[in-house]
Amino acid sequence: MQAPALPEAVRALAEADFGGVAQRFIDAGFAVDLPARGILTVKSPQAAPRASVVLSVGVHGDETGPIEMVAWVLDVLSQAPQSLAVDLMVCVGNVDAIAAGKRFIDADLNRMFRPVRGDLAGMAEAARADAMTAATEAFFAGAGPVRWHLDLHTAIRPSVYPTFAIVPDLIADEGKAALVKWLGQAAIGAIIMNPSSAGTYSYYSAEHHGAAASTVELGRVGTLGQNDLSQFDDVKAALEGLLRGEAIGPAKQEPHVFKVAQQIIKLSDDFRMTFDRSTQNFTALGQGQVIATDGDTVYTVKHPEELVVFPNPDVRAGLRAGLMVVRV
Ligand SMILES: O=C(O)CCC(=O)N[C@@H](CCC(=O)O)C(=O)O
Ligand SMILES: [Zn+2]
Repeated sequence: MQAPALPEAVRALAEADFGGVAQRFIDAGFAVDLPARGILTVKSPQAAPRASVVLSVGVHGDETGPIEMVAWVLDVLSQAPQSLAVDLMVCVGNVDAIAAGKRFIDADLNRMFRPVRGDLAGMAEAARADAMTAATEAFFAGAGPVRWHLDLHTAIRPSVYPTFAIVPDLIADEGKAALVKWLGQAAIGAIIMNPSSAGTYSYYSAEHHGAAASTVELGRVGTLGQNDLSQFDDVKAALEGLLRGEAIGPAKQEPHVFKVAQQIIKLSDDFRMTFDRSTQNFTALGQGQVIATDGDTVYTVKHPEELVVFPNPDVRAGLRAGLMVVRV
């Protein structure tokens, strides 16, 4: 049976085609640029400083729900272009992986936003990370102090909290407070404060551009055009409010707050995790329980309770195979 045709706005964004949207902002007098494939910037011609917002989707090619959501948000916004109250950069991350319906082509793009890439350096995604980094740097150069980056993803596994955010812990207090408030307005179920980079895009924006940045997980991977976006109505509304310059509203629900207790790094191909593939994100483990073994290295739970997030033994050696978090 043939798959149903994708709505035009979704097809266009998934294929990094900004044609109609860009033209509507140009017609309304905005400064529009396409600094690299899949990247659109829309800035006000006025000199008065506005907030600068980066919205990224599809950094992993099979994480399609956020592509659909942002396609609709952009479509509606571009029909009333004057309602855009921020300078905006939209980035469709791994365009080739989206077309292939895969997480990545050669290697995980969301581990390449760091200067030392080791054996990831020669991969297809390294050039893409360079292009995204250059565009992000140019976008934030000369921007005012209010800087945001929301990198929208979906999780591989089911999760106790179907929506959750990973927030770099180095964000300055004011930006962090605004971001956490926005995550509450968006009804995000949990926030993980993360003190160290795994080479992710959001951590890069926080660390190098002072952005209030976060990876935001919205449900699970799915087929483009077949995601149930109604689960994320609050996120969509909060996103629209942010782009229209509205004050951040009250929390729809207060997110549970966690912090990273330990990163589980896969050291070699001998790495074995003690969970099966049905383990949900935020499953609790007790002190002393073995998380994983890797040759002579044994990862165990150090606190009375730690919860496992993103367990994935299939990553390349040298990369993060999971996070252990504790309640704050
Ligand atoms: O479900 C999974 O195992 C992965 C989902 C995902 O892509 N998560 C991001 C989180 C990035 C961060 O830590 O800020 C990733 O692993 O790249
Ligand atoms: Zn992802």
